[in-house]
Amino acid sequence: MTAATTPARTTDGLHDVPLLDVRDVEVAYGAVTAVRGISLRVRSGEVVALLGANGAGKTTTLRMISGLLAPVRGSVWFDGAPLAGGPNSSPGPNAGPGPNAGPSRDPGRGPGLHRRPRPRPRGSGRPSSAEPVPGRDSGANLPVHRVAALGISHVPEGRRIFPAMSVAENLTLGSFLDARRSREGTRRELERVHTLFPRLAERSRQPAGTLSGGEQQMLAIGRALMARPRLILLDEPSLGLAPKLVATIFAVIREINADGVTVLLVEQNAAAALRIAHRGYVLDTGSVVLEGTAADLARDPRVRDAYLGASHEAEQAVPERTVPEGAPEEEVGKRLAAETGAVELDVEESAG
Ligand SMILES: Nc1ncnc2c1ncn2[C@@H]1O[C@H](COP(=O)(O)OP(=O)(O)OP(=O)(O)O)[C@@H](O)[C@H]1O
Repeated sequence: MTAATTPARTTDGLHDVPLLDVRDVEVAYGAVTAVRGISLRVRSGEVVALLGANGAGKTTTLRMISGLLAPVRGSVWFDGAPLAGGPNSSPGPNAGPGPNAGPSRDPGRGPGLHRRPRPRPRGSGRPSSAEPVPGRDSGANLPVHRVAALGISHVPEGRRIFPAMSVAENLTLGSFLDARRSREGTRRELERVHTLFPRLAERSRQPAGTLSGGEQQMLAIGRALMARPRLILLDEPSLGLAPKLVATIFAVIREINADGVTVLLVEQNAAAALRIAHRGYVLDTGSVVLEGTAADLARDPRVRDAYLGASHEAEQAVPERTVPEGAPEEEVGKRLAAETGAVELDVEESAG
């Protein structure tokens, strides 16, 4: 039947069924609880931004989705199948649609921003047996390679390329998980990555460790794309890059998404992330505190104050124009120099 094979589409053209469904997940490192019962959904075709201050739990969330960490409780579903979930994680009757339920009516919970209530503190009713369990050792937890084989590629913070191997070898490694891939398929994927990142084609034989920071980020993203993922998890792709390169990386993310890859993006650069995202979640000390469309989040004063601070302040710091329209150029220069404290240089004098 067509209804079963063609997922419903929303008015924004995106599929209405979550590709990734994270339900009430808690993750801990030993005694440190890093993620406290978060739920989030990513629909096929979306770019979803995960924002939050340092230590909010963004990286932990990505590591849990890709199979590097096991949740203590809650579950993760990908395209309707379980990826992870502790022994007590099966969704209860009130926990939303099951994995085989029809198209959800409510993946992003409608328009507008939604404030999330704080979760119960640890120990308030949870069984004491749910102690931190690092590693995927319980329930339906799939190991990293099986998660990757299902179509989830993770580009970790810090890139993690193989420095002694060439750029080409690093890229080819990315396609190893796809056992059915033909040589021709790998070649096509490589061409696609080279089109996105011409610099990688130029540096093909160079050891990856000799690439610049920006080029290494391109390589990390390119390697993830070689696996032909359906969902790509990007952790701080703009970290440490010069503004021009940041723009390049974000333009490429947009292009990857336009090519049909769904994106879950962790970013400190909230302004840039919200420009390319459809929706976003804001994490604070391990909990989702705010969610909504990227446009609503970018307008929200709480987001502006906490995460768009620099650009917001910069906007406000721009001095009002005090030089009348049509004033002679030297007048403009003098006024600006006086306002900003800049020293005016006479070009001819200084050159001599
Ligand atoms: N390996 C670890 N062992 C113990 N605690 C950890 C470990 N990794 C992270 N944490 C803690 O878990 C919490 C969440 O960390 P996480 O790296 O997920 O945050 P984040 O939002 O990605 O922050 P950042 O933007 O700084 O990377 C922090 O309090 C951190 O100190």
